[in-house]
Amino acid sequence: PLYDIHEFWDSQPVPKAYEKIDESMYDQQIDVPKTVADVRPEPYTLPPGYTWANIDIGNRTEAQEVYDLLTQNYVEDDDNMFRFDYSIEFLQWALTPPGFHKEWLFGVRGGKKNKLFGFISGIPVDTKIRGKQVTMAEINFLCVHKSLRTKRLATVLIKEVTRRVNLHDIWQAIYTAGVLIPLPISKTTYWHRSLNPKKLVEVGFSSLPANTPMARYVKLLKLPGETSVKGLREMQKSDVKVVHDLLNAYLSKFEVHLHFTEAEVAHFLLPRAGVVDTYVVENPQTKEIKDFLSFYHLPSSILKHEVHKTLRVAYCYYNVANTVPMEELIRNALIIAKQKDFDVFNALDIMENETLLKELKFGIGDGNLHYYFYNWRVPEFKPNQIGIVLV
Ligand SMILES: CCCCCCCCCCCCCC(=O)CSCCNC(=O)CCNC(=O)[C@H](O)C(C)(C)COP(=O)(O)OP(=O)(O)OC[C@H]1O[C@@H](n2cnc3c(N)ncnc32)[C@H](O)[C@@H]1OP(=O)(O)O
Ligand SMILES: CN(C)Cc1n[nH]c2ccc(-c3ccc(F)cc3OCCn3ccnc3)cc12
Repeated sequence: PLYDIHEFWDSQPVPKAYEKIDESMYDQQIDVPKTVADVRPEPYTLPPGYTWANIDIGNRTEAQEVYDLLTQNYVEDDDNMFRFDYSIEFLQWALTPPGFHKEWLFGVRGGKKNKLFGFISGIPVDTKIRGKQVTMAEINFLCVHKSLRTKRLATVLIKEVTRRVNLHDIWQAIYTAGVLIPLPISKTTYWHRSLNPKKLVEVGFSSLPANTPMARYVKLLKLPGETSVKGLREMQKSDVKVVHDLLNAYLSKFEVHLHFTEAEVAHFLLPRAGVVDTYVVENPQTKEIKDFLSFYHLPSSILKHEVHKTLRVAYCYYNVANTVPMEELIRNALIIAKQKDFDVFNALDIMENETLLKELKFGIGDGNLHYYFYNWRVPEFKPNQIGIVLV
C-alpha cells in the first residue's frame, strides 16, 4: 500500500501519497525549475566491478544481449507462470523511433565476460496532458538480473536515465508498471480474450468455468473464420498520411495522449512481421479510409510446462472507428489474430475499450497496469481518459 516507506521514490519529484490536494498545483512540474547547466555532468557511481554501457539496439549482437537479459529476467505474472518474451525485432521497433537518442538506451555490465546485468531505455515522446503539450521521455524495459536484485541497482539506473534525459533539457517522463509506487496517474485493468481456449486451459492461463465441458467452452468462444468489415486490408506506406490524421484526431479526445508525427505513425503502425499488424478499412466505393485497427505481438514464455513453451499473445494497440462500430472493428481484430494463430488477445480498459470487453467475451485479468508521470502533477484519471499505449 502507498503509505509504505519508499526510500527512493520519496526522494523523487513525484506526488507523495499523503500530500493534500491543491488544484492550483496541477498541470505543472513538481521539482524546482532547473537548467541543463545544473545537471550532473558525470554518470552516477556504480558498485565496484560494474560499468555503464550504451546499447546500440540496431546492432544484432547487442540486441541479442538485451533479449537474453529480458527473456530470463523481465516481468513475470504474479504467479510466476509466464514471463514476457519480447523478440529482438520487437525491441528494435520499440526503441528506435524517429529522433531517438542512442545514449538513452544503456545498461550495466560486469564480471569476467562483461555480461549485461541491467538495462533501461528511454525514447522521446510528445505528450498532451489536459490540452498542454509536454515533451517527455517514455521509460521502459527497466530490468536487473535476478542475481543482483534488491541491491538498489534499479535506483541507480533510474537516476542515470533521468540525468541523461535532463541533459536534453527534458524534465518529465511517462512510464507504466504493474507495481504500485508513488503515485499513479491512472490505474488500469487488463482483460484477456481467449482465442485458443484448449491451450489456455492446458497451460493454466484460463480455468474451465464450472459445469462447462471443454467442447462447450470452445464453442462459446468460437469466432467466425473470416472478417466481416468490407474493405479491410493491411496498412501500406501510401496510407501513412491518412492514418496519421485519423490517429491524432481520435487521440485528441483523451485527457492524456501522445501526438504522433507522420514519421512516427509510419514507424509504429506500418506492419512488421512478428511485431505489429495494422489494417485499414478502405471504403470499396469511395476508396476513402476512415477506420483502422492495430495490435502488437508480445509472446510470453510459459515457465513450467513440458509441452507448451510459448504463449502467443496479441495486444490491442491503436484503433479508430468512424464508419464502423468500434465493437465490430475489434471483433475483426480478434478474427485476424485467430487466423494468425494467436492464443489470446489482451487489452487494457483504456480509451473506449471498456465499452466492448464484455460483449466480445474478454475475461478480466488478475492485475493492473498503473500509469505514471515523473515530475508532473495531475489529478488521477479514469482509464477511459488515457489515450496512450506503452508496449
Ligand atoms: C525526466 C526523466 C525521468 C526518467 C526516469 C523516470 C522514472 C522511471 C522509473 C522506472 C520505470 C520503469 C518502467 C518499466 O520498465 C516497465 S515496469 C517493468 C519493470 N521491470 C520489471 O519488473 C522486470 C523484473 N524486475 C526487475 O528487473 C527488478 O525487480 C527491477 C529492476 C524492477 C527492480 O530492481 P530490484 O533489484 O528489485 O529493486 P532495487 O534495485 O533494490 O530498487 C528498489 C526500488 O525500485 C523501485 N521499483 C521497483 N520496481 C519498479 C518499477 N517497475 N518502476 C519504478 N520503480 C520500481 C522500488 O519501489 C524501490 O524503490 P522504493 O524503495 O522507493 O520503493
Ligand atoms: C506495458 N509494459 C511496460 C510492460 C509491462 N510491465 N509490467 C506490466 C504488467 C502488466 C502488463 C500488461 C498490459 C496489458 C495487458 F493486457 C496485460 C498485461 O499483463 C498481463 C499479465 N502479466 C503481467 C506480467 N506478465 C503477464 C504489461 C506490463
